[in-house]
Amino acid sequence: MRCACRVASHRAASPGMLVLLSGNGGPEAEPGPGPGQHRGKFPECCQPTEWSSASRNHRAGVLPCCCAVRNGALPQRCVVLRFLKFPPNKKKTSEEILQHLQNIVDFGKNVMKDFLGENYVHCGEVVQLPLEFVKQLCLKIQCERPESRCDKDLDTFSGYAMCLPNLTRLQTFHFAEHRPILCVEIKPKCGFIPFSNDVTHEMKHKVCRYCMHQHLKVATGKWKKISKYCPLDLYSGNKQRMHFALRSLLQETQNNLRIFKNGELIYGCGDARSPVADLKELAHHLKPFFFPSNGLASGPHCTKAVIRELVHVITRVLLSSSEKARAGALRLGLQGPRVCEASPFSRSLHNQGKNTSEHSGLPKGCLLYKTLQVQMLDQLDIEGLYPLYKRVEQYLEEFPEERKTLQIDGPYDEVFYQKLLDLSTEDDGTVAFALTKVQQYRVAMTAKDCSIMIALSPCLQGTSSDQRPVIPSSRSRLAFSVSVLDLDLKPYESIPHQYKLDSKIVNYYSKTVHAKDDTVRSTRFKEHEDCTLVLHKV
Ligand SMILES: O=P(O)(O)O[C@@H]1[C@@H](OP(=O)(O)O)[C@H](OP(=O)(O)O)[C@H](O)[C@H](OP(=O)(O)O)[C@H]1OP(=O)(O)O
Ligand SMILES: Nc1ncnc2c1ncn2[C@@H]1O[C@H](COP(=O)(O)OP(=O)(O)OP(=O)(O)O)[C@@H](O)[C@H]1O
Repeated sequence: MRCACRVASHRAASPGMLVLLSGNGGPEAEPGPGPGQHRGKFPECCQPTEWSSASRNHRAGVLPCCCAVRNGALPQRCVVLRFLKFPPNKKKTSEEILQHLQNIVDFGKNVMKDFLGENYVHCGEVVQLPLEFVKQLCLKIQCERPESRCDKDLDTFSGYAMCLPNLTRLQTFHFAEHRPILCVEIKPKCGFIPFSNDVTHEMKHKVCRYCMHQHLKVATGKWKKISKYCPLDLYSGNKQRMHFALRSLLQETQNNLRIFKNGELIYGCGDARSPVADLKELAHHLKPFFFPSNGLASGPHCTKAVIRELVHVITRVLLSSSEKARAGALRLGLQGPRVCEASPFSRSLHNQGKNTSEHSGLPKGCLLYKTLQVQMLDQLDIEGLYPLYKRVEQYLEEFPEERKTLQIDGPYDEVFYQKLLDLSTEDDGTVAFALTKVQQYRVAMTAKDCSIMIALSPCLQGTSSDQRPVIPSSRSRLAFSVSVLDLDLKPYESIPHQYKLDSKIVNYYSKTVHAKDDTVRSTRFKEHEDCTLVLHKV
């Protein structure tokens, strides 16, 4: 339990977001005036009473609402509101909140759009809401917020929020559609093993952070079971490994997989730990999308076939590149091992004496490739980064007024972006070098914690004119869109927490799991010795 408390105290130190989803439609945010101040006004017709909450369908901290407001004669448009959340003792002024939200939008526009691609990133805009509306909305949803997330209060004072498209919908089409829509949300986490020479724990060169962290998470009660999912399998580009990774996510979703149908959560964890359905129920939901007999067939074979189809479709979508997708601004070669020793898939191949390093590689235009590139901006690992963070800290202690010039809290503009492109790892002892590495690390950490939304919808018969990507499935062609969410730059202040957590994860894994493995190995060895002795005697 100790770790959970510490994580909670770290989390309490940084602001979070509270997300309100509009299910069937919502108000259009009018773009506001002025450069850098993309503020829209929320339409007055939008009444809080018209937002009906369905938070049981969402994970902790996410409170979806359905707003039935229509915007004049325009077709409905799905929007999502994100509000800042703060620990009760860390209230901010309206100006600070506006600035914070604007920074999030700017970071998306000036950094992440370039790194990940125009099509995948939806930055949204800052909107101003009537205070009465926000207060009533907050009252309405408060009782449905999961207890575990109530350490922070929703900002009801500033009236500012972020307005984003509802990414559980197809992003290739602007208005709400009436075809069924399936959306798979994946939080893939870090897809590479650190290659930095600053890494002191040998284990970190063999086992990925996600797989090691699983053991600590189960020990501290965050999750009940160790997942077989390994991010390196998903990021491998090898279809077999990707299928295994996706099947593992379906078996043990934790906070890494959620499935929505028409914007409503049908699979994955609704709150901290309880899944909303089992695989059989999921297959039932999926049949109209994937199974030819449209709900007539049943039984375990049907469940397996439908799930297999889902896994294949998601793999194809993840490997697809949008037409406009370029390779991205970063060119970081994948270094270090391509296989994590803890992945059950790799272990089983290894035990069968097969080559575990088979690696098809990801196509350069696909979102997984680009996300991995951004994650690899963490070139030094937290162990190499921490001393550089301390260098910046020391400088700031001496010259606190320099915090602004160093752009620690923004603005995340072109200058900030350009500095991120300096990939040299030659430390010249300057604060400038340390700062670049610190900022790159924060961006990398953001990419390690973001989620991918894949929306799928059956194409209408004979609608080949649709200007959108499609993927064939057993039942019909599926139009799809891929987006990234939760691209808020990780705070500078979280670096000491990262440093401590890293060592805690590795130490726990080394002491418990690896020690157990050693015991198993040495028992096997002893058995082998015993056997030899017996043979000797004979
Ligand atoms: O450190 P990690 O890898 O556990 O990631 C945290 C996530 O836990 P996870 O491992 O995905 O279960 C954690 O996820 P949950 O909120 O526990 O679902 C948060 O995303 C956290 O970010 P922040 O501090 O809220 O900005 C994440 O913290 P950051 O390290 O990204 O700041
Ligand atoms: N634009 C969007 N469209 C649809 N769903 C969204 C959107 N933004 C967020 N969500 C849903 O809300 C969830 C949480 O959003 P997000 O990760 O941005 O919040 P957070 O800042 O991490 O909040 P928390 O403090 O709860 O961790 C996502 O996992 C996703 O299911």
